[in-house]
Amino acid sequence: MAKDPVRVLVTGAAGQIGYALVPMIARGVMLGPDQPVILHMLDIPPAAESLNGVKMELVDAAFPLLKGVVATTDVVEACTGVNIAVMVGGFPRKEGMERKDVMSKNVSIYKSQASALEKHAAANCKVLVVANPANTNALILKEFAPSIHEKNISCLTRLDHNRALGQISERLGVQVSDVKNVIIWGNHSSTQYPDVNHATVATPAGEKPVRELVADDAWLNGEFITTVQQRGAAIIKARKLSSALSAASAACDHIRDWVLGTPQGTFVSMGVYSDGSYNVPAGLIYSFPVTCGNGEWKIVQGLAIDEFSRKKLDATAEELSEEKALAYSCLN
Ligand SMILES: NC(=O)C1=CN([C@@H]2O[C@H](COP(=O)(O)OP(=O)(O)OC[C@H]3O[C@@H](n4cnc5c(N)ncnc54)[C@H](O)[C@@H]3O)[C@@H](O)[C@H]2O)C=CC1
Ligand SMILES: O=C([O-])CC(=O)C(=O)O
Repeated sequence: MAKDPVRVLVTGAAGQIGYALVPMIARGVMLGPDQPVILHMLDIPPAAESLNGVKMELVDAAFPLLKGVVATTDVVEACTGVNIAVMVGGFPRKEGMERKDVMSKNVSIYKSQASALEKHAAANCKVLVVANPANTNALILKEFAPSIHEKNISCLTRLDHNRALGQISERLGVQVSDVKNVIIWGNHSSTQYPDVNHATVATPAGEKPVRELVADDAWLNGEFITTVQQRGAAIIKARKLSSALSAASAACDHIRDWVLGTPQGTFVSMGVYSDGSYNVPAGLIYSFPVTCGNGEWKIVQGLAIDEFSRKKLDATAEELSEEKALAYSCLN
């Protein structure tokens, strides 16, 4: 029997990530090739005409899985009945700006959209915040939507995770699909800590640690980390626009693994509400290694953290605490 359609909200759908993301969702990349979807697309009035153009293209693409499209500038209409909310709408970083610069523009958006989701989304709606500052926007959304369970609010660090996999695969000349279990700890910002200490590569001789195969700790503890941390800025420099197709693809990976589960023995990175695991302060949205099953994520426990890593976990937590304080000061 055909499955009932799932309603997926994309905010900022007329923007560049939105334009890359909605066809992926309509093709089944996010929820699977047998899962019909109804797309809810929200943008602001100045983008209404462009949003309508995206809707026209979705009709023209004749996607078999796409059972309906709601394109609106009304946040209540957009949020009504949605099962999944991908929050891309916001003010993006421009060349030369730090993510902090875009904070005040975005926290007020996330405060008001939190209330709309809380009142109108389907029960158990899963929320993914993509818009920067992603962790702190997600935290604001959580604080102003107290009836949405904290387990259902997350932010995107899967792009950073995928970037780390990509760097390792390029360096070793192996397929990216053979590399797994990198970790992004902390903030989706330049303080994030891309950690390869638990990462492995599938080789004909079995799984081998990335550190052993790379055999260059100076690179792994130096250039590799800064390349992943700075990749967003490098893309902005090259394209004069921030990452879009890779961000859209990562958003699909994030939701797909959350809903359908991670493969046995594989973990991924998600920005989630800290419960104090790994001595990360509770009450921050922080990127952790997680496994997913039955529609729920779980932080991977018991990984050894060496002294080098500890400092990096703490530094990015510190930045998130500062961002949290700054966000609250913007709300006043
Ligand atoms: N977490 C991550 O890995 C990544 C996050 N980003 C962030 O994603 C966000 C979107 O990036 P782009 O699509 O490139 O930006 P964009 O500027 O092309 O699109 C943003 C869209 O949001 C809309 N918008 C603005 N305020 C809104 C509101 N209150 N409600 C609904 N829609 C609203 C705009 O009209 C625009 O159409 C930015 O904040 C960017 O920094 C970008 C790449 C990766
Ligand atoms: O760097 C930015 O502002 C866009 C972004 O989040 C990324 O590409 O990781």
